[in-house]
Amino acid sequence: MATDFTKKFFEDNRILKARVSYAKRPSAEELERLSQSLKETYHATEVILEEEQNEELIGGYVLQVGDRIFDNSVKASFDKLQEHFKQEKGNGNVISVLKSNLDGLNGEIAETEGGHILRLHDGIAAVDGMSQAVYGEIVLFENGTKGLVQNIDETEVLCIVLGDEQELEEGDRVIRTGKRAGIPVGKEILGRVVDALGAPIDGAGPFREEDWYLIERKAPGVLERQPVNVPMQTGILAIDAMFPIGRGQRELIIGDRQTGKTSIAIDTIINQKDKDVICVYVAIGQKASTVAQIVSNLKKHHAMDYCVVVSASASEPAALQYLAPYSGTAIAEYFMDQGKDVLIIYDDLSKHAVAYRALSLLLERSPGREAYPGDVFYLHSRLLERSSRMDEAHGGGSITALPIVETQGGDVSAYIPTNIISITDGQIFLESDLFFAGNRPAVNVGLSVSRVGGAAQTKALKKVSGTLRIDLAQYKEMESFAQFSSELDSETKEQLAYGEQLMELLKQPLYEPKSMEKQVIILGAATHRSFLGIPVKEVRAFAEEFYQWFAQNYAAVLDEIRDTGNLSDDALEIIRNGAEEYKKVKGYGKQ
Ligand SMILES: Nc1ncnc2c1ncn2[C@@H]1O[C@H](COP(=O)(O)OP(=O)(O)OP(=O)(O)O)[C@@H](O)[C@H]1O
Repeated sequence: MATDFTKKFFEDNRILKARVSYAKRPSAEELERLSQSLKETYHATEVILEEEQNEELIGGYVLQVGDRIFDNSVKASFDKLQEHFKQEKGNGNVISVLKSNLDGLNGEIAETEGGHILRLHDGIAAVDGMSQAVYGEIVLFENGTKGLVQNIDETEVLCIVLGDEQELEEGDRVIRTGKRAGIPVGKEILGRVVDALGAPIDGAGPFREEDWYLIERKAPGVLERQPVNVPMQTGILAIDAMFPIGRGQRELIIGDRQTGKTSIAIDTIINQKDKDVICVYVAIGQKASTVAQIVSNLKKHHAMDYCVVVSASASEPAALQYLAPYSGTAIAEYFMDQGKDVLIIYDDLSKHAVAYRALSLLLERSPGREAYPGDVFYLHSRLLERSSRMDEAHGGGSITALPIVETQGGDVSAYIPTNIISITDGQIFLESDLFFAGNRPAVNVGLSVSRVGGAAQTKALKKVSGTLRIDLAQYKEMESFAQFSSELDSETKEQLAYGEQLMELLKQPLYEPKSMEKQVIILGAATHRSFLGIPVKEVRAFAEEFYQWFAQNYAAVLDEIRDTGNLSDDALEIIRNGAEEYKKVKGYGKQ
């Protein structure tokens, strides 16, 4: 029965006018079938179909009667779309490229909305015909290159080209995939070097993909987390003793260029050997040769077995440098979801911010302070918020983040450093002056802090390092004061000698991480001033020999510290007496 609504579209003699729009003309039979069904639905004697070409309706058609649109045929199956490409391009290659790319996209195509490249410049493609596209969605260009949706305007969408822009042309077809950007993951990714999209770049062939992880994921909520109270030891005495880091913490490593930032991160990775911690090192905007050097060092210290390196080097497009830390975090999340503890290094986030700034300017977003876009804080907060320690109900895994930030002239109050300082749970500030004075690692004790790691420090280490920061602060103060005076009383002299020794003991060469029990033995003796009387230059070698001697003679104390993480008063007494005894053995008298 014809309704009132449809009646007005009839001519007097019950002729129905309808319109059919399509990109490719449906077959004559299909059109006949349509007319027939309309005739029956509207009790018409005749149906006149007006035909209209519309390029946006790839693979489907729209039927319109008056204001009424029957558009369910628009969502054509992907097979139809492939057919369309095939006919237009005249070969099947496009199909196979698309297929191989879509296989990796893990899931069905929800929409097949598509359009064309309107403009192409500096790795950005402006695309039309994608009114439903969402931020962060992957689009496919007809040669198989992927793109990432970034800006959505009324008439066009701006996408980052995740591949070689030279291979694309204006006018090329683009389709939506309905999928967010993700990377392949699997156990075999361990020991590999991959690019920001998860493709291996170490020449060792593909790895077996077991899962697909979105590179952007919402950070776990408070209720899914548990407190940070398990230590993540760096093996660096100055850090573990004074600025302990816990699993699930975010501790910033900050300093000028060439102050040993990367070295601290690499030493921490090397120290995770046999500790059942997976490490992910994300290199952003570094020279490819530097990354190769780091990988070779990790290999040399057998650390690559439990490490993944994600690299977006300086020569790669800004888009990939922008994505690399998120990809690295996705890899970390894959292992965390299996209940593992993961350490992730972002080296470094200053270069990440610069890459994002370049990208944002190309995307025509308005620049703000220092020409960074307004959402540069969100860029890093949404990244670092994903580091957490999950509770047992959620697997009990953790991600500990060590982001690195480079300062200019030691200025920690610049825009990006202050942003990241406010996001992280503390910072290790490395100072050029200390570095060049030979105090390496060049940790500035006054400006460094660890806000949550205290709860994670082992009781034994806490017991012996409690006064260390204050002792060093007093020494620093006294040192500057002592410069003006030649006559010093014996107490002041002792205080200065003690401080000098502490500074010396905190020096640590590269790739020589100290175990927790070793740190406890050395500090246990040092903070009791047991090493006084030993010339400053010799104190480090003496401490090393003393530890070896102590380990041989008092193995039970060492075992107790290692196994329980505790240090009894008796054990501390044994350490201190041991130091005095060993001093006598070596012929140093008490001062
Ligand atoms: N504890 C240390 N003992 C001796 N040398 C060190 C120590 N730490 C770092 N170095 C040396 O200092 C140099 C700079 O270190 P590194 O590359 O880690 O610094 P960075 O701050 O990361 O540099 P960049 O600004 O280039 O990223 C390296 O040659 C490294 O070997």
